[in-house]
Amino acid sequence: MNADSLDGRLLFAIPKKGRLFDKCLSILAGADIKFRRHDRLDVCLVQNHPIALVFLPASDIPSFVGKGNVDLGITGHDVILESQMQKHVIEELRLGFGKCALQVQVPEAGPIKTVEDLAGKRVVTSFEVLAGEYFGKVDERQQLTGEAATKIEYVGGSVEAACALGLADGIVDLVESGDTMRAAGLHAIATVLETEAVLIKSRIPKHESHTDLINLVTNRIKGVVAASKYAICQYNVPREKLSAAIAITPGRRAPTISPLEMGGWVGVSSMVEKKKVAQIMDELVATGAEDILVFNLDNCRV
Ligand SMILES: Nc1ncnc2c1ncn2[C@@H]1O[C@H](COP(=O)(O)OP(=O)(O)OP(=O)(O)O)[C@@H](O)[C@H]1O
Ligand SMILES: O=P(O)(O)OC[C@H]1O[C@H](OP(=O)(O)OP(=O)(O)O)[C@H](O)[C@@H]1O
Repeated sequence: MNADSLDGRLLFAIPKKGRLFDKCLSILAGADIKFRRHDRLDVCLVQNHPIALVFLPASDIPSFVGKGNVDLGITGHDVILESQMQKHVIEELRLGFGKCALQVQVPEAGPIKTVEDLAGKRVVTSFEVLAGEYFGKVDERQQLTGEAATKIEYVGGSVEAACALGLADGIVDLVESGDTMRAAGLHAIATVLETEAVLIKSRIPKHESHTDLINLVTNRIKGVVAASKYAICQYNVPREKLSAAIAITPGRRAPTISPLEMGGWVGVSSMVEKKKVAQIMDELVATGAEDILVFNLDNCRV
């Protein structure tokens, strides 16, 4: 592939590896963005749209998009702030995956119990900007300046080993399940930031003519994300219990209600949040609903 073959194409940056990679591939498949990636090639042409995918480290994507070299991208909210690109990119859509928290962690058995205890000591992190801003404020409150201020040191990976190696008194790192933190004998004493993957676009688009394509891709991805959050709940209920049942399943707009051949009963179909499905089914049964079915959505536009 040469540079000419990218001419006029919308450039869409995807994390090339790591925690966000697989989920991004599912999103692209759900949005019917078709491509074949050749081994070791980090740029590939989309077969059914004038788009090229650019596979980049997640941490580089905010600056590529922010500087307008790439039109759209998927990355973590955390890395946008860490690369100080929040003023240069528009966070168009939260994607509902890559959810974790950037937390201050210290040895569980050690004497440090609060961030104030840690202030003025050594903190190791891959997020030196965010950790620096956070401890800057702690230091200010504690009136620690110059030599007495907290020392933030950057490492590129295996941050959780820093305390055991004697390099740090505390760390700032991402926590999802907490398994990595606990395995290293650490516990969290404060949260710097909650994060998830986001779809971002440039504030300075390269080609105005890409606006329609950006909107098309964004709307398709919105549909895929909504489909992963919602399910369809269908049930039958005696007509006199209908208002109580509708209060449990109000739907996004309104439930669809159809009369049953069996007198006095209606069928109800409604969108429900997946994470609430079990509770909703319990409440429907208690209201007198029967034949409750829940279906996953493959895709939707809401
Ligand atoms: N445990 C996790 N759970 C959920 N999301 C995570 C987790 N770890 C990282 N992320 C998200 O994924 C983004 C990329 O992190 P990841 O560890 O996959 O980086 P990477 O591209 O493999 O880089 P490197 O390994 O070089 O640090 C993070 O900025 C964060 O938004
Ligand atoms: O709370 P947990 O579920 O254990 O997840 C947290 C870990 O996930 C991330 O690292 P990752 O495993 O992606 O590898 P990395 O250290 O190479 O970035 C992060 O840096 C933590 O180490």
